[in-house]
Amino acid sequence: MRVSKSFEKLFAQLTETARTRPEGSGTVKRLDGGVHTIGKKIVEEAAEVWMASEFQSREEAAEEMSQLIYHVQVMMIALGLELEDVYRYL
Ligand SMILES: N=c1c2ncn([C@@H]3O[C@H](COP(=O)(O)OP(=O)(O)OP(=O)(O)O)[C@@H](O)[C@H]3O)c2ncn1[C@@H]1O[C@H](COP(=O)(O)O)[C@@H](O)[C@H]1O
Repeated sequence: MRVSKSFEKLFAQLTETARTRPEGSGTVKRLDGGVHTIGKKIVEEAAEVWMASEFQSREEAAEEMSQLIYHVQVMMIALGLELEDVYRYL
């Protein structure tokens, strides 16, 4: 079971993963796929958030939202963005 984590903790973990490139990491694979591929995944997950929110359970919507957050963070790392670069617009 996954340990529960915050947006900041996940970002720190993914940043470290990108730096150390551990064997078998899905994140490393996604980063190597590049911005175009990561972008398509973001669009796919965003659609799944919409569908789950409108037609499925709140639980399933929450899970899709977590996946969208993950793929947005992968894109942030691919672009070299820090948390502050995004937070300044919130
Ligand atoms: N939070 C996530 C996370 N959310 C979503 N995903 C990925 O996004 C996929 C969900 O998308 P789909 O439902 O479309 O699944 P899929 O059809 O298998 O997707 P594709 O592989 O075909 O793109 C999952 O299978 C994961 O590959 C995540 N992958 C990793 N993490 C966390 O990121 C950290 C580092 O992970 P690794 O790089 O794999 O070690 C760990 O803490 C993980 O818990």
